[in-house]
Amino acid sequence: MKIIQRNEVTSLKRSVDQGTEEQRESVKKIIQEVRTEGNTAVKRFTELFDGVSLDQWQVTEDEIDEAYESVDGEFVKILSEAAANIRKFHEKQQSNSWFHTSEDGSILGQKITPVDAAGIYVPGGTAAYPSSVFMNVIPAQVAGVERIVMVTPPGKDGKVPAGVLVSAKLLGVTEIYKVGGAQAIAALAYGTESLTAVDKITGPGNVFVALAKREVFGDVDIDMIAGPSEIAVLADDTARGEEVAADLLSQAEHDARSSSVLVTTSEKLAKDVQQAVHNQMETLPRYEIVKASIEDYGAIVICDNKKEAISTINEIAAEHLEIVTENPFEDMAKVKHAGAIFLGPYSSEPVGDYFAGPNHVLPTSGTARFSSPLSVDDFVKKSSVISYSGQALREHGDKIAQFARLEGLEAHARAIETRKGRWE
Ligand SMILES: NC(=O)c1ccc[n+]([C@@H]2O[C@H](COP(=O)([O-])OP(=O)(O)OC[C@H]3O[C@@H](n4cnc5c(N)ncnc54)[C@H](O)[C@@H]3O)[C@@H](O)[C@H]2O)c1
Ligand SMILES: N[C@H](CO)Cc1c[nH]c[nH+]1
Ligand SMILES: [Zn+2]
Repeated sequence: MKIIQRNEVTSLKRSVDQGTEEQRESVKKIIQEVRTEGNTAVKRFTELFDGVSLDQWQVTEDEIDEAYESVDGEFVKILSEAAANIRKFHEKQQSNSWFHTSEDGSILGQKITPVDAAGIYVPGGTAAYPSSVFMNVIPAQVAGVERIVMVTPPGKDGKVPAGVLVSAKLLGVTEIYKVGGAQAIAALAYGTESLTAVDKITGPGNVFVALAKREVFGDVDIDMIAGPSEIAVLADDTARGEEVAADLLSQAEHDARSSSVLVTTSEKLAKDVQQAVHNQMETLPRYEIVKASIEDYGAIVICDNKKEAISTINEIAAEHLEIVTENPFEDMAKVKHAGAIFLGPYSSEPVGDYFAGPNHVLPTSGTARFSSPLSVDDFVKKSSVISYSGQALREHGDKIAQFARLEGLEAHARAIETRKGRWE
């Protein structure tokens, strides 16, 4: 893991992945073909990209039950406890419709309504993500979404990993399709003979999933374009090198393009972490991914003082930020940009990935500068409510008509004035 200077940090910054020209063209073609051919195209692309031929791509009740029977009872208990924590956290995010009555009897307000149908993408590929089922489905349920559809790529055996199906069963999700990549996003956005289109698509995925979400945005809503996982650790002499290294590696193992950065004022910690990262990664099962990630996107930044370190952290605007310093809360107050902030020596990043409660679908690639974690808000929309009283129109009608004429919109003015008889 390379040690770099403060002025080299710019080289670590990444913009949202736009894919290659070839990938963008391929995604457009997949979407177009799923739109026009429906199930036939879904089947063809699943054969091509996932190497499996499926006649029935909706998961059956028997498959869900079989998955449930196959997993250890202890695992189900852990999943249930994690789900309860995640639900409790997201329930705190609920917002209510509100209405305000003025003295003239007018009522103004905001009505909150869940989307009718949400499509949840659960990544497959190189790992199984039961935790992503929870992180996407639970906020949708808390928001009150009536129809929740899950899509996830099939494995080479044509099956969905048992943990993913068990998580879905624990939450009561029954509409699940074995389809991944851009074809899954197209099916959710435009529907096929067997899958009715949804209104909102959420969930992380690889570059094909990300490009497809960008492409269908506007016809449906999406949550965000989530890039490869990232972690930044702000640490001082009070941190233990072994622990910081382990946390950096936890995100490096997601993807060869994941990034892991330590920002510190301590040269000793920098050297300890550098050594520990190299020792620990040798024994990791996903060694090849971790090695590529650490070599290409891993770095230790040594800063002269705390102020410089925090400004570096703000510049990186990481998906996950750990603060392992003498006064983590004090330092957090100065942090402006981070998707999720983990404070103190016991808040190791995986605590948030699986169990604590906050969402693990977070802004990446510096987008924490302007966006937020996936939440209940993503599954609701707001309608403005206006109930004007006669008294209010009497008082303000002329001003509204004048405003309309100022814009040259006579029909607007007359719509107001046609009620003049009522207010005179
Ligand atoms: N941010 C988060 O919360 C979070 C959580 C879990 C995973 N992730 C990320 O999600 C990503 C998962 O990626 P993945 O690839 O393992 O699984 P994935 O499910 O995103 O992608 C697999 C699909 O990609 C499609 N595909 C593969 N090669 C293709 C090609 N050449 N052309 C067109 N389509 C192709 C296939 O149809 C396959 O079904 C990782 O980057 C991981 O870090 C993020
Ligand atoms: N760290 C990932 C988000 O960047 C989420 C995840 C799922 N499973 C394990 N980790
Ligand atoms: Zn993770």
